[in-house]
Amino acid sequence: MIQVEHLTKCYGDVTAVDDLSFEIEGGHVYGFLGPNGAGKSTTMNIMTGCLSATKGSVKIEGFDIFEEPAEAKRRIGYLPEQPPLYMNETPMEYLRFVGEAKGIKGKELERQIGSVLERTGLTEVRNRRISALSKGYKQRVGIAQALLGDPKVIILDEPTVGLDPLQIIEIRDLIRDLGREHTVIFSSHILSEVQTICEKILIIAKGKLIAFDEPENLEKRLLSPGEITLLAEASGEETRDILAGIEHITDISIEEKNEGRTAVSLRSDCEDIYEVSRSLFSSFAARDCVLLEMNVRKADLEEIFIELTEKGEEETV
Ligand SMILES: Nc1ncnc2c1ncn2[C@@H]1O[C@H](COP(=O)(O)OP(=O)(O)OP(=O)(O)O)[C@@H](O)[C@H]1O
Repeated sequence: MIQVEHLTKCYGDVTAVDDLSFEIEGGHVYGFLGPNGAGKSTTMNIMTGCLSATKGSVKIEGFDIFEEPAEAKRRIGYLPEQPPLYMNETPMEYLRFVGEAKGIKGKELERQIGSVLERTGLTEVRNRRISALSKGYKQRVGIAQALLGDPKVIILDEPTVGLDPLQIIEIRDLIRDLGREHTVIFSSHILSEVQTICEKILIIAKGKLIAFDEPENLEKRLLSPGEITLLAEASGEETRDILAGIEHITDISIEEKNEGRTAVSLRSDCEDIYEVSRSLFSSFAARDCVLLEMNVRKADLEEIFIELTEKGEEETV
């Protein structure tokens, strides 16, 4: 549905987007994640035809955004980071203006306006001035205009920035709803946000794509090597002896404690970290040594994000 190939954008000496390539299939919600300044807005502005590229191409359903902009743009609804809302207008007036600019006319325009007002929960406030609406409702107006023309792809740049927690939940629910009928790509620098809504996550840092996967797979990436810490009722020597018989463990650190206890911290490169914890339990039990504590630490997505983006940044230095 969307093909981005070798996309590069330089602002003078700054390479904001650096040889970025990825492909997006239809019918999912994609999260576009990256720290501040990673190049998210630049990429989105290019994908939506609002900005030129230094190199590379973007195709929307086969239409090149630079060579056939009208066809490509017809298939995209875009909410930029700062949507150009006309504060003195009502949502109704504003949507009519945007709809006409998109070439929708007459009864069809009225039908579509009614439909997008309904879908974005704006029907009741449709005749109020936009300036009098809350930030969350203003954002809905921005999303409503993106929906006009019924584009297959909806691109939203940081749609929850500046909203209060309740408004954030409402906008996330709306994004999830939109994902049923459209392909939605939305950017964020908040990992938990994309984690809860997206089927797939693209992570960029310093303009480079550093990960593109399902949230669960990204999590799995850092499950190995996993880390296990334990406290056993066993001497240091006994502990060493027991650990020597267990496979897939590395980086063992052993510390003898009071009362004949030993603390261990180890890592494992085993794909299933629980296989190792099972062996530990049974091996200590077989030697009549009680395991007082055992903690299996798996990385969460937050850590993956930090690790990947830091690594990505190091690599580009
Ligand atoms: N018009 C511009 N002129 C010069 N440099 C720019 C311009 N726009 C963006 N940049 C630079 O390009 C890089 C990428 O910026 P971009 O806004 O695309 O990142 P972002 O991931 O959207 O960040 P944020 O989350 O802070 O909006 C940054 O280093 C930024 O300073």
